[in-house]
Amino acid sequence: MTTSTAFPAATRPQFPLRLGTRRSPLAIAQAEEAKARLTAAHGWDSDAIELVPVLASGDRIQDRPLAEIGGKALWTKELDAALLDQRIDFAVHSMKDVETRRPEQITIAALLPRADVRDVLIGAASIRQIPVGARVGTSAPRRAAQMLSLRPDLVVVGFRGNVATRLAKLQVGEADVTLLAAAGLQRLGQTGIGHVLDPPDWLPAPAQGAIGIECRADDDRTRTMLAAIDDAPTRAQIRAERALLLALGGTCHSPVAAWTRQENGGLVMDVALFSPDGAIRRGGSARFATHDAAAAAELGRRLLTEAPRAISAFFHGS
Ligand SMILES: NCc1[nH]cc(CCC(=O)O)c1CC(=O)O
Repeated sequence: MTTSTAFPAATRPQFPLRLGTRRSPLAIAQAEEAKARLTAAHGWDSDAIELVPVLASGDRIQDRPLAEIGGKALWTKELDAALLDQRIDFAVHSMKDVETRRPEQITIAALLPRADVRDVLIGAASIRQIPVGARVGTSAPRRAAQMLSLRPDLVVVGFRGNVATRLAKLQVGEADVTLLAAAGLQRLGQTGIGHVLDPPDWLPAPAQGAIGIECRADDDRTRTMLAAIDDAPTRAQIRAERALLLALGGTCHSPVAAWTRQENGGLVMDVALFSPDGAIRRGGSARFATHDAAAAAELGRRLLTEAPRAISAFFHGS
């Protein structure tokens, strides 16, 4: 049986705690990582936390580009409802897929230590070595625009589905190359494939590689339990990157890239905004104190103010 001495009896959690997750293999791997960190931090047995798979609309609708489905919260809506209905106690998310504006009743209570933030190129050894005119399979506006900004000769083809589906599509020749997050591949144990693309030449998505755990804002017991595994450096980076996105009015469907790292006791952030066809790129960089997320927002607003219409039309700013 699971016992806990970390909480006074009155606030001791009710076991098993219900951890909500999407159903994709990557989501399940991330949920297992969150569960392992929580049970280790609190000295619990593995039966203290039960995974509760929830079907997200983004997973259900596979045949159309996400931007076209248009609805926001494609990855979070159903897990939010499960949280608010108390069917689960907390939910695990890829922070890259979590909208910048969240319901007031929900809080990001823990961020796991950030994994590799980089993208991986599959199908060619480097961007330069992709054959002229080749097809790039991606449905991410940031990846499409960034690739076209470097290689305007390439052709982007839509490429949705989970990691395994995309690799299978590449295998059968639906595209010549594709791009995936190194973090996702690592979590799925697929480490041997592709070539990592290093920043600043190729920039990742805001919040890429970060796993967040959310709970109800008024659930103090769960918040305390989750706070025990919160990673401060990751929180500082994600706070800055989400402040940037919020200032841009950007979403995970916007052609924006950001790379943040700790340097000399502060944060350094590189940002690039693209026109969707990649023809125009505006980059900028800022150095600021670790907790100064407002400086990241300021960088975003400055880039947007200076950007031509081909870029600014795709952001609405704040
Ligand atoms: N949009 C899907 C998605 N959301 C998070 C990841 C990877 C894991 C991460 O970035 O934390 C992926 C797959 C991918 O982009 O290759």
